[in-house]
Amino acid sequence: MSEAPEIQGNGTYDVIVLGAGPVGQNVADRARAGGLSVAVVERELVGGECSYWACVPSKALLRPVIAVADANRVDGARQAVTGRLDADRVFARRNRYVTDWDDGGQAQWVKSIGADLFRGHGRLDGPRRVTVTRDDGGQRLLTARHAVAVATGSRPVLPDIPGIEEARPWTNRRGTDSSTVPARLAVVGGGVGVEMATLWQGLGSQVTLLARRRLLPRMEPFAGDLVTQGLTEAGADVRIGVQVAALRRPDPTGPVTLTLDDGSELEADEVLFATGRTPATGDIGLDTVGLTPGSWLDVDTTCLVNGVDGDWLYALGDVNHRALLTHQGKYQARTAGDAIAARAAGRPADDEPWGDHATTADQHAVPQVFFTDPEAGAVGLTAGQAADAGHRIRTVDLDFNAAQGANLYADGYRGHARLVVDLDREILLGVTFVGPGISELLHSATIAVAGEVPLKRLRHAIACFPTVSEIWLFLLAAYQRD
Ligand SMILES: Cc1cc2nc3c(=O)[nH]c(=O)nc-3n(C[C@H](O)[C@H](O)[C@H](O)COP(=O)(O)OP(=O)(O)OC[C@H]3O[C@@H](n4cnc5c(N)ncnc54)[C@H](O)[C@@H]3O)c2cc1C
Ligand SMILES: NC(=O)c1ccc[n+]([C@@H]2O[C@H](COP(=O)([O-])OP(=O)(O)OC[C@H]3O[C@@H](n4cnc5c(N)ncnc54)[C@H](O)[C@@H]3O)[C@@H](O)[C@H]2O)c1
Repeated sequence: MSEAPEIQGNGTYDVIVLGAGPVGQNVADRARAGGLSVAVVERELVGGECSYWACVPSKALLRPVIAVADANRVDGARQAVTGRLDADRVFARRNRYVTDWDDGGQAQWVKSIGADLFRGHGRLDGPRRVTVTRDDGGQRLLTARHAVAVATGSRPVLPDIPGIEEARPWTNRRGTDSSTVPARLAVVGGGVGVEMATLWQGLGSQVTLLARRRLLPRMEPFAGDLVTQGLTEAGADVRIGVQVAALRRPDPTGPVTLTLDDGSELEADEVLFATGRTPATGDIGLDTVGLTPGSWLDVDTTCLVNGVDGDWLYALGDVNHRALLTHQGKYQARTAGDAIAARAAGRPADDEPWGDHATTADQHAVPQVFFTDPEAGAVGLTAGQAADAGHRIRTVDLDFNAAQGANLYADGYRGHARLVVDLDREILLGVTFVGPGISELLHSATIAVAGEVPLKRLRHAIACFPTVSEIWLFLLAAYQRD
Protein backbone atom coordinates (compact mmCIF):
# COMPACT_ATOMS: atom_id res chain seq x y z
CA MET A 1 0.00 0.00 0.00
CA SER A 2 1.23 3.47 -0.87
CA GLU A 3 1.73 6.18 1.71
CA ALA A 4 -1.01 8.75 2.22
CA PRO A 5 -0.24 12.01 0.44
CA GLU A 6 0.85 15.19 2.10
CA ILE A 7 -2.35 16.79 3.23
CA GLN A 8 -3.51 19.87 1.32
CA GLY A 9 -3.96 22.93 3.63
CA ASN A 10 -5.09 21.33 6.94
CA GLY A 11 -6.74 18.43 5.15
CA THR A 12 -9.36 20.63 3.54
CA TYR A 13 -10.63 19.59 0.10
CA ASP A 14 -13.55 20.73 -2.02
CA VAL A 15 -14.85 17.17 -2.20
CA ILE A 16 -14.20 14.01 -0.16
CA VAL A 17 -15.15 10.68 -1.72
CA LEU A 18 -15.70 7.69 0.59
CA GLY A 19 -14.96 4.46 -1.28
CA ALA A 20 -12.88 4.03 -4.45
CA GLY A 21 -14.98 1.47 -6.32
CA PRO A 22 -16.00 2.27 -9.89
CA VAL A 23 -18.55 4.76 -8.58
CA GLY A 24 -16.23 6.61 -6.22
CA GLN A 25 -13.60 6.84 -8.95
CA ASN A 26 -16.08 8.33 -11.41
CA VAL A 27 -17.40 11.00 -9.06
CA ALA A 28 -13.81 11.94 -8.19
CA ASP A 29 -12.97 12.23 -11.87
CA ARG A 30 -15.95 14.46 -12.67
CA ALA A 31 -15.38 16.69 -9.65
CA ARG A 32 -11.70 17.09 -10.65
CA ALA A 33 -12.73 17.86 -14.22
CA GLY A 34 -14.97 20.57 -12.75
CA GLY A 35 -11.88 22.18 -11.20
CA LEU A 36 -12.38 20.96 -7.62
CA SER A 37 -9.80 19.48 -5.25
CA VAL A 38 -10.65 15.92 -4.28
CA ALA A 39 -9.64 13.43 -1.56
CA VAL A 40 -10.52 9.76 -2.09
CA VAL A 41 -10.65 7.40 0.91
CA GLU A 42 -10.36 3.64 0.38
CA ARG A 43 -10.04 0.97 3.06
CA GLU A 44 -9.37 -2.06 0.87
CA LEU A 45 -8.59 -2.15 -2.87
CA VAL A 46 -8.95 0.80 -5.24
CA GLY A 47 -11.42 -0.53 -7.81
CA GLY A 48 -13.87 -1.94 -5.28
CA GLU A 49 -15.97 -5.08 -5.27
CA CYS A 50 -16.71 -4.71 -8.98
CA SER A 51 -13.08 -4.96 -10.09
CA TYR A 52 -11.95 -7.79 -7.83
CA TRP A 53 -14.90 -9.91 -6.58
CA ALA A 54 -17.95 -9.16 -8.74
CA CYS A 55 -18.45 -7.92 -12.34
CA VAL A 56 -14.92 -8.29 -13.70
CA PRO A 57 -13.84 -11.70 -12.34
CA SER A 58 -17.30 -13.23 -12.86
CA LYS A 59 -17.38 -12.14 -16.50
CA ALA A 60 -13.76 -13.24 -17.02
CA LEU A 61 -14.75 -16.69 -15.73
CA LEU A 62 -18.06 -16.82 -17.63
CA ARG A 63 -16.76 -15.81 -21.05
CA PRO A 64 -14.90 -19.12 -21.77
CA VAL A 65 -17.98 -21.07 -20.65
CA ILE A 66 -20.24 -19.13 -23.03
CA ALA A 67 -17.67 -19.23 -25.86
CA VAL A 68 -17.66 -23.03 -25.78
CA ALA A 69 -21.46 -23.16 -25.56
CA ASP A 70 -21.66 -20.84 -28.60
CA ALA A 71 -19.21 -22.97 -30.58
CA ASN A 72 -21.28 -26.05 -29.75
CA ARG A 73 -24.28 -24.42 -31.44
CA VAL A 74 -22.56 -24.07 -34.80
CA ASP A 75 -22.23 -27.16 -36.93
CA GLY A 76 -18.66 -27.49 -38.13
CA ALA A 77 -17.35 -25.53 -35.17
CA ARG A 78 -18.91 -28.03 -32.73
CA GLN A 79 -16.63 -30.74 -34.08
CA ALA A 80 -13.61 -28.67 -33.10
CA VAL A 81 -14.66 -28.69 -29.44
CA THR A 82 -13.09 -31.94 -28.41
CA GLY A 83 -12.21 -31.41 -24.77
CA ARG A 84 -13.41 -29.75 -21.56
CA LEU A 85 -12.64 -26.25 -20.42
CA ASP A 86 -9.16 -25.92 -18.96
CA ALA A 87 -10.10 -24.57 -15.53
CA ASP A 88 -6.54 -23.60 -14.62
CA ARG A 89 -6.24 -21.48 -17.78
CA VAL A 90 -9.63 -19.92 -17.08
CA PHE A 91 -8.49 -19.02 -13.55
CA ALA A 92 -5.26 -17.58 -14.99
CA ARG A 93 -7.35 -15.47 -17.38
CA ARG A 94 -9.48 -14.24 -14.46
CA ASN A 95 -6.32 -13.41 -12.50
CA ARG A 96 -5.08 -11.23 -15.35
CA TYR A 97 -8.35 -9.27 -15.42
CA VAL A 98 -8.23 -8.67 -11.65
CA THR A 99 -4.49 -7.83 -11.91
CA ASP A 100 -3.81 -10.51 -9.28
CA TRP A 101 -5.82 -8.44 -6.76
CA ASP A 102 -3.15 -5.74 -6.90
CA ASP A 103 -4.65 -2.25 -7.13
CA GLY A 104 -1.44 -0.39 -7.97
CA GLY A 105 -2.66 0.54 -11.44
CA GLN A 106 -5.98 1.89 -10.26
CA ALA A 107 -4.36 3.77 -7.35
CA GLN A 108 -2.02 5.35 -9.89
CA TRP A 109 -5.05 6.36 -11.96
CA VAL A 110 -6.54 8.19 -8.95
CA LYS A 111 -3.29 10.12 -8.61
CA SER A 112 -3.19 10.79 -12.35
CA ILE A 113 -6.46 12.72 -12.22
CA GLY A 114 -4.95 14.92 -9.51
CA ALA A 115 -6.91 13.49 -6.56
CA ASP A 116 -5.28 12.54 -3.23
CA LEU A 117 -5.76 8.93 -2.14
CA PHE A 118 -6.03 8.14 1.57
CA ARG A 119 -5.78 4.49 2.58
CA GLY A 120 -7.95 3.63 5.58
CA HIS A 121 -11.49 3.38 6.89
CA GLY A 122 -13.46 6.59 6.38
CA ARG A 123 -16.15 7.76 8.80
CA LEU A 124 -18.26 10.89 8.85
CA ASP A 125 -17.58 13.00 11.92
CA GLY A 126 -20.36 15.54 11.72
CA PRO A 127 -21.19 17.76 8.73
CA ARG A 128 -18.48 17.92 6.05
CA ARG A 129 -15.90 16.16 8.26
CA VAL A 130 -14.39 12.73 7.64
CA THR A 131 -11.89 10.82 9.79
CA VAL A 132 -9.65 8.27 8.13
CA THR A 133 -8.37 5.45 10.35
CA ARG A 134 -5.42 3.51 8.96
CA ASP A 135 -4.72 -0.17 9.67
CA ASP A 136 -1.96 0.91 12.10
CA GLY A 137 -4.55 2.93 14.08
CA GLY A 138 -3.30 6.33 12.89
CA GLN A 139 -6.04 8.86 12.18
CA ARG A 140 -6.47 11.89 9.98
CA LEU A 141 -9.24 14.42 9.84
CA LEU A 142 -10.36 15.70 6.45
CA THR A 143 -12.80 18.55 5.88
CA ALA A 144 -14.91 19.16 2.77
CA ARG A 145 -15.71 22.69 1.58
CA HIS A 146 -18.52 21.57 -0.72
CA ALA A 147 -19.41 17.89 -0.64
CA VAL A 148 -18.85 14.43 0.77
CA ALA A 149 -19.81 11.65 -1.66
CA VAL A 150 -20.51 8.25 -0.09
CA ALA A 151 -19.80 5.39 -2.51
CA THR A 152 -19.06 2.57 -0.06
CA GLY A 153 -21.03 -0.09 -1.94
CA SER A 154 -22.73 -3.15 -0.52
CA ARG A 155 -22.00 -6.49 1.12
CA PRO A 156 -23.65 -9.88 0.78
CA VAL A 157 -26.51 -10.77 3.11
CA LEU A 158 -26.52 -14.24 4.64
CA PRO A 159 -29.89 -15.50 5.84
CA ASP A 160 -30.22 -16.17 9.55
CA ILE A 161 -30.57 -19.96 9.46
CA PRO A 162 -29.18 -22.57 11.87
CA GLY A 163 -25.65 -23.68 11.03
CA ILE A 164 -24.87 -20.81 8.62
CA GLU A 165 -21.59 -19.93 10.36
CA GLU A 166 -20.47 -23.54 10.76
CA ALA A 167 -21.10 -24.08 7.03
CA ARG A 168 -18.60 -21.32 6.10
CA PRO A 169 -20.55 -20.51 2.94
CA TRP A 170 -19.08 -18.88 -0.12
CA THR A 171 -20.42 -15.47 -1.11
CA ASN A 172 -19.50 -13.46 -4.19
CA ARG A 173 -15.92 -13.31 -2.85
CA ARG A 174 -15.04 -17.03 -2.95
CA GLY A 175 -17.47 -17.42 -5.83
CA THR A 176 -15.22 -15.23 -7.95
CA ASP A 177 -11.73 -15.64 -6.46
CA SER A 178 -11.55 -19.42 -5.93
CA SER A 179 -8.98 -21.25 -8.02
CA THR A 180 -10.29 -24.70 -7.22
CA VAL A 181 -13.43 -26.27 -8.62
CA PRO A 182 -15.60 -27.91 -5.96
CA ALA A 183 -16.86 -31.30 -7.16
CA ARG A 184 -20.37 -30.50 -5.87
CA LEU A 185 -21.54 -26.91 -5.39
CA ALA A 186 -24.90 -25.83 -3.99
CA VAL A 187 -25.86 -22.29 -5.05
CA VAL A 188 -28.65 -20.50 -3.16
CA GLY A 189 -30.48 -17.56 -4.81
CA GLY A 190 -31.93 -16.91 -8.25
CA GLY A 191 -30.33 -13.49 -9.01
CA VAL A 192 -26.49 -13.47 -9.07
CA GLY A 193 -26.94 -17.18 -8.35
CA VAL A 194 -27.71 -17.88 -12.02
CA GLU A 195 -24.33 -16.52 -13.13
CA MET A 196 -22.53 -18.40 -10.36
CA ALA A 197 -24.34 -21.62 -11.30
CA THR A 198 -23.53 -21.12 -15.00
CA LEU A 199 -19.83 -20.54 -14.47
CA TRP A 200 -19.16 -23.25 -11.87
CA GLN A 201 -21.19 -25.84 -13.78
CA GLY A 202 -19.20 -24.85 -16.87
CA LEU A 203 -15.92 -25.21 -14.98
CA GLY A 204 -16.78 -28.74 -13.93
CA SER A 205 -18.77 -28.58 -10.68
CA GLN A 206 -22.00 -30.51 -10.31
CA VAL A 207 -24.19 -27.54 -9.40
CA THR A 208 -27.51 -27.62 -7.58
CA LEU A 209 -29.22 -24.22 -7.81
CA LEU A 210 -31.83 -23.57 -5.12
CA ALA A 211 -34.27 -20.70 -5.57
CA ARG A 212 -37.32 -19.96 -3.52
CA ARG A 213 -39.07 -18.26 -6.45
CA ARG A 214 -38.49 -18.45 -10.20
CA LEU A 215 -35.03 -17.51 -11.49
CA LEU A 216 -34.41 -13.83 -12.33
CA PRO A 217 -37.52 -12.70 -10.48
CA ARG A 218 -37.13 -9.05 -11.54
CA MET A 219 -37.26 -9.86 -15.26
CA GLU A 220 -40.13 -11.03 -17.45
CA PRO A 221 -41.06 -14.60 -16.42
CA PHE A 222 -39.85 -16.12 -19.71
CA ALA A 223 -36.27 -15.00 -18.88
CA GLY A 224 -36.12 -17.22 -15.80
CA ASP A 225 -37.79 -20.07 -17.69
CA LEU A 226 -35.27 -20.02 -20.55
CA VAL A 227 -32.30 -19.70 -18.19
CA THR A 228 -33.65 -22.61 -16.12
CA GLN A 229 -33.86 -24.65 -19.32
CA GLY A 230 -30.29 -23.68 -20.32
CA LEU A 231 -28.83 -24.53 -16.92
CA THR A 232 -30.66 -27.85 -16.83
CA GLU A 233 -29.37 -28.76 -20.29
CA ALA A 234 -25.85 -27.88 -19.11
CA GLY A 235 -26.28 -30.50 -16.39
CA ALA A 236 -27.18 -28.37 -13.37
CA ASP A 237 -29.96 -29.44 -11.01
CA VAL A 238 -32.29 -26.43 -10.74
CA ARG A 239 -34.79 -26.61 -7.89
CA ILE A 240 -37.38 -23.86 -7.67
CA GLY A 241 -39.66 -23.17 -4.71
CA VAL A 242 -37.24 -24.50 -2.10
CA GLN A 243 -35.54 -22.84 0.84
CA VAL A 244 -32.61 -23.87 3.00
CA ALA A 245 -33.85 -24.59 6.53
CA ALA A 246 -30.52 -25.52 8.16
CA LEU A 247 -26.88 -26.35 7.39
CA ARG A 248 -24.24 -28.45 9.10
CA ARG A 249 -20.53 -29.02 8.52
CA PRO A 250 -19.20 -30.82 11.59
CA ASP A 251 -15.81 -31.41 9.94
CA PRO A 252 -14.54 -28.07 8.63
CA THR A 253 -12.61 -29.88 5.90
CA GLY A 254 -15.53 -32.14 5.00
CA PRO A 255 -18.72 -31.67 3.02
CA VAL A 256 -21.62 -29.45 4.00
CA THR A 257 -25.15 -30.81 4.39
CA LEU A 258 -28.15 -28.60 3.60
CA THR A 259 -31.55 -29.41 5.05
CA LEU A 260 -34.25 -28.06 2.75
CA ASP A 261 -37.70 -26.90 3.83
CA ASP A 262 -39.31 -29.96 2.24
CA GLY A 263 -37.34 -32.09 4.73
CA SER A 264 -34.88 -33.45 2.15
CA GLU A 265 -31.12 -33.17 2.50
CA LEU A 266 -28.46 -32.19 0.01
CA GLU A 267 -24.73 -32.80 0.44
CA ALA A 268 -22.21 -30.57 -1.31
CA ASP A 269 -18.52 -29.77 -1.11
CA GLU A 270 -19.25 -26.04 -0.92
CA VAL A 271 -22.36 -23.90 -0.61
CA LEU A 272 -22.58 -20.41 -2.14
CA PHE A 273 -25.15 -17.88 -0.95
CA ALA A 274 -26.25 -15.14 -3.35
CA THR A 275 -29.28 -13.98 -1.43
CA GLY A 276 -29.14 -10.21 -1.67
CA ARG A 277 -27.03 -7.30 -0.49
CA THR A 278 -26.90 -4.88 2.44
CA PRO A 279 -25.42 -1.36 2.25
CA ALA A 280 -21.87 -0.85 3.54
CA THR A 281 -23.04 2.03 5.73
CA GLY A 282 -22.97 0.37 9.16
CA ASP A 283 -19.72 1.99 10.29
CA ILE A 284 -19.35 5.23 8.36
CA GLY A 285 -20.57 7.65 11.05
CA LEU A 286 -24.08 8.19 9.69
CA ASP A 287 -25.30 8.78 13.25
CA THR A 288 -23.09 11.90 13.44
CA VAL A 289 -25.20 13.55 10.73
CA GLY A 290 -28.63 12.39 11.93
CA LEU A 291 -28.95 9.27 9.74
CA THR A 292 -29.37 5.62 10.72
CA PRO A 293 -26.23 3.46 10.53
CA GLY A 294 -26.63 0.51 8.19
CA SER A 295 -29.44 2.09 6.16
CA TRP A 296 -29.67 2.56 2.40
CA LEU A 297 -29.24 6.28 1.66
CA ASP A 298 -32.31 7.92 0.14
CA VAL A 299 -31.32 10.49 -2.51
CA ASP A 300 -32.84 13.07 -4.86
CA THR A 301 -32.26 13.11 -8.60
CA THR A 302 -28.82 14.74 -8.23
CA CYS A 303 -27.92 12.08 -5.62
CA LEU A 304 -28.05 14.53 -2.67
CA VAL A 305 -29.04 12.59 0.44
CA ASN A 306 -32.53 13.53 1.61
CA GLY A 307 -32.95 14.67 5.21
CA VAL A 308 -29.47 16.19 5.69
CA ASP A 309 -29.22 19.97 6.16
CA GLY A 310 -26.89 22.06 4.05
CA ASP A 311 -26.90 20.14 0.74
CA TRP A 312 -23.42 18.64 1.13
CA LEU A 313 -23.90 14.85 1.46
CA TYR A 314 -24.24 12.76 -1.72
CA ALA A 315 -24.70 8.99 -2.03
CA LEU A 316 -23.96 7.10 -5.23
CA GLY A 317 -23.93 3.54 -6.47
CA ASP A 318 -25.10 0.53 -4.47
CA VAL A 319 -25.52 2.57 -1.23
CA ASN A 320 -28.53 4.49 -2.58
CA HIS A 321 -30.30 1.28 -3.61
CA ARG A 322 -31.53 2.74 -6.93
CA ALA A 323 -30.01 -0.04 -9.05
CA LEU A 324 -27.20 -2.28 -7.82
CA LEU A 325 -25.29 -2.13 -11.08
CA THR A 326 -21.89 -0.69 -11.90
CA HIS A 327 -22.97 1.13 -15.05
CA GLN A 328 -25.91 2.76 -13.27
CA GLY A 329 -23.72 3.81 -10.33
CA LYS A 330 -21.19 5.32 -12.71
CA TYR A 331 -23.99 7.26 -14.42
CA GLN A 332 -25.02 8.60 -11.01
CA ALA A 333 -21.38 9.46 -10.30
CA ARG A 334 -20.93 11.39 -13.55
CA THR A 335 -24.20 13.23 -12.96
CA ALA A 336 -23.54 14.04 -9.30
CA GLY A 337 -19.91 14.99 -9.96
CA ASP A 338 -21.08 17.58 -12.48
CA ALA A 339 -23.84 18.77 -10.11
CA ILE A 340 -21.32 19.22 -7.28
CA ALA A 341 -19.05 21.24 -9.57
CA ALA A 342 -21.94 23.40 -10.78
CA ARG A 343 -23.17 24.12 -7.26
CA ALA A 344 -19.62 24.82 -6.03
CA ALA A 345 -19.34 27.44 -8.79
CA GLY A 346 -22.62 28.99 -7.64
CA ARG A 347 -24.63 27.75 -10.60
CA PRO A 348 -28.00 26.06 -10.11
CA ALA A 349 -28.19 22.36 -10.87
CA ASP A 350 -29.97 21.41 -14.10
CA ASP A 351 -32.14 18.87 -12.29
CA GLU A 352 -35.26 18.82 -14.47
CA PRO A 353 -36.06 15.34 -15.88
CA TRP A 354 -33.36 14.34 -18.39
CA GLY A 355 -31.33 17.43 -17.41
CA ASP A 356 -27.52 17.39 -17.14
CA HIS A 357 -27.66 16.94 -13.36
CA ALA A 358 -30.61 14.56 -13.12
CA THR A 359 -30.40 10.75 -12.93
CA THR A 360 -33.70 10.32 -14.77
CA ALA A 361 -32.63 7.05 -16.40
CA ASP A 362 -32.63 5.45 -12.93
CA GLN A 363 -36.44 5.63 -13.09
CA HIS A 364 -37.03 4.89 -16.76
CA ALA A 365 -34.25 3.05 -18.50
CA VAL A 366 -32.05 0.82 -16.35
CA PRO A 367 -30.41 -1.87 -18.50
CA GLN A 368 -29.17 -5.15 -17.10
CA VAL A 369 -27.64 -8.26 -18.63
CA PHE A 370 -27.23 -11.63 -16.93
CA PHE A 371 -24.32 -13.40 -18.62
CA THR A 372 -25.89 -16.83 -18.53
CA ASP A 373 -26.46 -19.30 -21.34
CA PRO A 374 -28.71 -18.09 -22.87
CA GLU A 375 -28.01 -14.49 -21.94
CA ALA A 376 -30.89 -12.50 -20.46
CA GLY A 377 -31.06 -8.73 -20.91
CA ALA A 378 -33.71 -6.16 -20.15
CA VAL A 379 -34.21 -2.40 -20.00
CA GLY A 380 -37.07 -0.35 -18.57
CA LEU A 381 -40.30 -1.84 -17.29
CA THR A 382 -41.61 -5.38 -17.50
CA ALA A 383 -45.23 -5.76 -18.61
CA GLY A 384 -46.24 -6.34 -14.98
CA GLN A 385 -44.40 -3.25 -13.73
CA ALA A 386 -45.85 -1.09 -16.52
CA ALA A 387 -49.40 -2.25 -15.81
CA ASP A 388 -48.93 -1.72 -12.06
CA ALA A 389 -47.73 1.83 -12.80
CA GLY A 390 -51.04 2.50 -14.61
CA HIS A 391 -49.77 2.54 -18.21
CA ARG A 392 -52.08 1.40 -21.02
CA ILE A 393 -49.83 -1.15 -22.67
CA ARG A 394 -49.56 -3.78 -25.34
CA THR A 395 -46.87 -6.44 -25.35
CA VAL A 396 -45.30 -7.85 -28.50
CA ASP A 397 -43.66 -11.27 -28.17
CA LEU A 398 -41.55 -13.14 -30.70
CA ASP A 399 -39.11 -16.02 -30.79
CA PHE A 400 -35.75 -14.93 -32.16
CA ASN A 401 -35.70 -17.62 -34.83
CA ALA A 402 -38.06 -15.35 -36.77
CA ALA A 403 -34.85 -13.55 -37.79
CA GLN A 404 -32.57 -15.33 -40.23
CA GLY A 405 -29.57 -13.61 -38.66
CA ALA A 406 -30.28 -15.42 -35.40
CA ASN A 407 -30.37 -18.80 -37.14
CA LEU A 408 -27.10 -18.09 -38.90
CA TYR A 409 -25.58 -17.05 -35.57
CA ALA A 410 -26.52 -20.35 -33.93
CA ASP A 411 -28.09 -23.43 -35.49
CA GLY A 412 -31.54 -23.88 -33.95
CA TYR A 413 -31.22 -20.48 -32.21
CA ARG A 414 -33.47 -20.45 -29.17
CA GLY A 415 -34.49 -17.13 -27.66
CA HIS A 416 -37.38 -14.83 -27.01
CA ALA A 417 -38.01 -11.08 -27.16
CA ARG A 418 -40.72 -8.87 -25.70
CA LEU A 419 -41.60 -5.23 -26.27
CA VAL A 420 -43.77 -3.36 -23.78
CA VAL A 421 -45.47 -0.55 -25.72
CA ASP A 422 -47.09 2.52 -24.15
CA LEU A 423 -50.25 2.76 -26.25
CA ASP A 424 -50.92 6.38 -25.37
CA ARG A 425 -47.52 7.68 -26.50
CA GLU A 426 -46.57 4.87 -28.89
CA ILE A 427 -43.12 4.53 -27.36
CA LEU A 428 -41.36 1.63 -25.67
CA LEU A 429 -41.50 1.35 -21.89
CA GLY A 430 -39.47 -1.83 -21.73
CA VAL A 431 -37.69 -4.46 -23.79
CA THR A 432 -36.46 -7.94 -22.80
CA PHE A 433 -34.23 -10.18 -24.89
CA VAL A 434 -33.20 -13.72 -23.97
CA GLY A 435 -30.91 -15.70 -26.26
CA PRO A 436 -27.28 -16.33 -27.21
CA GLY A 437 -25.33 -13.15 -27.92
CA ILE A 438 -28.08 -10.69 -26.96
CA SER A 439 -25.89 -8.75 -24.49
CA GLU A 440 -24.56 -6.59 -27.31
CA LEU A 441 -28.09 -6.11 -28.70
CA LEU A 442 -29.50 -4.64 -25.52
CA HIS A 443 -28.04 -1.18 -26.03
CA SER A 444 -30.26 -0.66 -29.07
CA ALA A 445 -33.25 -1.18 -26.77
CA THR A 446 -31.77 1.15 -24.16
CA ILE A 447 -31.49 3.92 -26.76
CA ALA A 448 -35.10 3.37 -27.83
CA VAL A 449 -36.40 3.41 -24.24
CA ALA A 450 -34.25 6.28 -22.88
CA GLY A 451 -34.76 8.27 -26.08
CA GLU A 452 -38.53 7.63 -26.01
CA VAL A 453 -38.21 7.07 -29.75
CA PRO A 454 -41.69 6.97 -31.34
CA LEU A 455 -42.38 3.56 -32.89
CA LYS A 456 -43.29 5.35 -36.10
CA ARG A 457 -39.68 6.58 -36.28
CA LEU A 458 -38.09 3.40 -34.91
CA ARG A 459 -39.42 1.64 -38.01
CA HIS A 460 -36.82 3.65 -39.96
CA ALA A 461 -33.92 2.27 -37.89
CA ILE A 462 -32.95 -0.62 -40.13
CA ALA A 463 -31.03 -3.62 -38.82
CA CYS A 464 -28.37 -5.14 -41.06
CA PHE A 465 -29.13 -8.42 -42.82
CA PRO A 466 -28.43 -11.04 -41.57
CA THR A 467 -27.87 -10.08 -37.91
CA VAL A 468 -29.56 -11.03 -34.64
CA SER A 469 -30.70 -7.37 -34.50
CA GLU A 470 -33.17 -8.09 -37.29
CA ILE A 471 -35.53 -9.20 -34.54
CA TRP A 472 -36.40 -5.48 -34.27
CA LEU A 473 -37.95 -5.51 -37.76
CA PHE A 474 -40.13 -8.48 -36.90
CA LEU A 475 -41.17 -7.09 -33.52
CA LEU A 476 -42.18 -3.74 -35.02
CA ALA A 477 -43.97 -5.42 -37.93
CA ALA A 478 -45.88 -7.61 -35.46
CA TYR A 479 -46.92 -4.49 -33.51
CA GLN A 480 -48.18 -2.76 -36.65
CA ARG A 481 -49.97 -5.88 -37.88
CA ASP A 482 -51.83 -6.37 -34.59
C1 LIG B 1 -21.06 -11.56 -8.27
C2 LIG B 1 -21.49 -10.20 -8.74
C3 LIG B 1 -21.44 -9.91 -10.08
C4 LIG B 1 -21.83 -8.66 -10.53
N1 LIG B 1 -21.80 -8.42 -11.87
C5 LIG B 1 -22.19 -7.23 -12.33
C6 LIG B 1 -22.17 -6.96 -13.72
O1 LIG B 1 -21.82 -7.81 -14.53
N2 LIG B 1 -22.53 -5.74 -14.15
C7 LIG B 1 -22.93 -4.77 -13.27
O2 LIG B 1 -23.27 -3.68 -13.71
N3 LIG B 1 -22.97 -4.99 -11.93
C8 LIG B 1 -22.61 -6.20 -11.45
N4 LIG B 1 -22.62 -6.42 -10.10
C9 LIG B 1 -22.96 -5.31 -9.19
C10 LIG B 1 -21.72 -4.40 -8.97
O3 LIG B 1 -20.66 -5.19 -8.46
C11 LIG B 1 -22.03 -3.26 -8.01
O4 LIG B 1 -23.19 -2.60 -8.44
C12 LIG B 1 -20.84 -2.28 -7.98
O5 LIG B 1 -19.69 -2.90 -7.47
C13 LIG B 1 -21.18 -1.04 -7.16
O6 LIG B 1 -20.09 -0.16 -7.20
P1 LIG B 1 -19.78 0.78 -5.96
O7 LIG B 1 -18.60 1.60 -6.35
O8 LIG B 1 -21.03 1.43 -5.50
O9 LIG B 1 -19.36 -0.22 -4.78
P2 LIG B 1 -18.14 -1.22 -4.63
O10 LIG B 1 -17.67 -1.76 -5.91
O11 LIG B 1 -18.58 -2.19 -3.57
O12 LIG B 1 -16.97 -0.30 -4.04
C14 LIG B 1 -17.09 0.29 -2.76
C15 LIG B 1 -15.70 0.60 -2.25
O13 LIG B 1 -15.83 1.33 -1.03
C16 LIG B 1 -14.87 0.86 -0.10
N5 LIG B 1 -15.34 1.20 1.24
C17 LIG B 1 -16.44 0.73 1.86
N6 LIG B 1 -16.57 1.31 3.07
C18 LIG B 1 -15.53 2.17 3.21
C19 LIG B 1 -15.12 3.04 4.24
N7 LIG B 1 -15.80 3.18 5.36
N8 LIG B 1 -13.98 3.76 4.05
C20 LIG B 1 -13.27 3.62 2.91
N9 LIG B 1 -13.61 2.81 1.90
C21 LIG B 1 -14.74 2.09 2.05
C22 LIG B 1 -14.79 -0.63 -0.39
O14 LIG B 1 -13.60 -1.18 0.11
C23 LIG B 1 -14.89 -0.65 -1.91
O15 LIG B 1 -13.62 -0.55 -2.48
C24 LIG B 1 -22.26 -7.66 -9.61
C25 LIG B 1 -22.31 -7.95 -8.25
C26 LIG B 1 -21.94 -9.21 -7.80
C27 LIG B 1 -22.00 -9.50 -6.34
N1 LIG C 1 -24.94 -9.24 -14.54
C1 LIG C 1 -25.37 -8.36 -13.65
O1 LIG C 1 -25.84 -7.29 -13.97
C2 LIG C 1 -25.31 -8.70 -12.20
C3 LIG C 1 -24.75 -9.89 -11.81
C4 LIG C 1 -24.72 -10.16 -10.48
C5 LIG C 1 -25.23 -9.26 -9.55
N2 LIG C 1 -25.75 -8.11 -9.95
C6 LIG C 1 -26.34 -7.17 -8.98
O2 LIG C 1 -26.01 -7.54 -7.67
C7 LIG C 1 -27.15 -7.39 -6.84
C8 LIG C 1 -27.19 -8.46 -5.81
O3 LIG C 1 -27.52 -9.73 -6.39
P1 LIG C 1 -28.19 -10.89 -5.53
O4 LIG C 1 -28.52 -11.97 -6.46
O5 LIG C 1 -27.35 -11.20 -4.34
O6 LIG C 1 -29.51 -10.23 -4.97
P2 LIG C 1 -30.98 -10.23 -5.57
O7 LIG C 1 -31.77 -9.48 -4.55
O8 LIG C 1 -31.01 -9.81 -6.97
O9 LIG C 1 -31.44 -11.77 -5.57
C9 LIG C 1 -31.43 -12.53 -4.39
C10 LIG C 1 -32.09 -13.87 -4.65
O10 LIG C 1 -31.98 -14.67 -3.49
C11 LIG C 1 -33.26 -15.16 -3.14
N3 LIG C 1 -33.26 -15.33 -1.67
C12 LIG C 1 -33.18 -14.35 -0.74
N4 LIG C 1 -33.16 -14.90 0.48
C13 LIG C 1 -33.22 -16.25 0.31
C14 LIG C 1 -33.20 -17.36 1.20
N5 LIG C 1 -33.14 -17.19 2.52
N6 LIG C 1 -33.26 -18.58 0.66
C15 LIG C 1 -33.32 -18.77 -0.68
N7 LIG C 1 -33.32 -17.76 -1.57
C16 LIG C 1 -33.27 -16.52 -1.07
C17 LIG C 1 -34.24 -14.16 -3.66
O11 LIG C 1 -35.51 -14.73 -3.85
C18 LIG C 1 -33.57 -13.77 -4.99
O12 LIG C 1 -33.86 -14.68 -6.00
C19 LIG C 1 -28.37 -7.42 -7.73
O13 LIG C 1 -29.21 -6.36 -7.36
C20 LIG C 1 -27.85 -7.26 -9.12
O14 LIG C 1 -28.32 -6.06 -9.70
C21 LIG C 1 -25.81 -7.82 -11.27
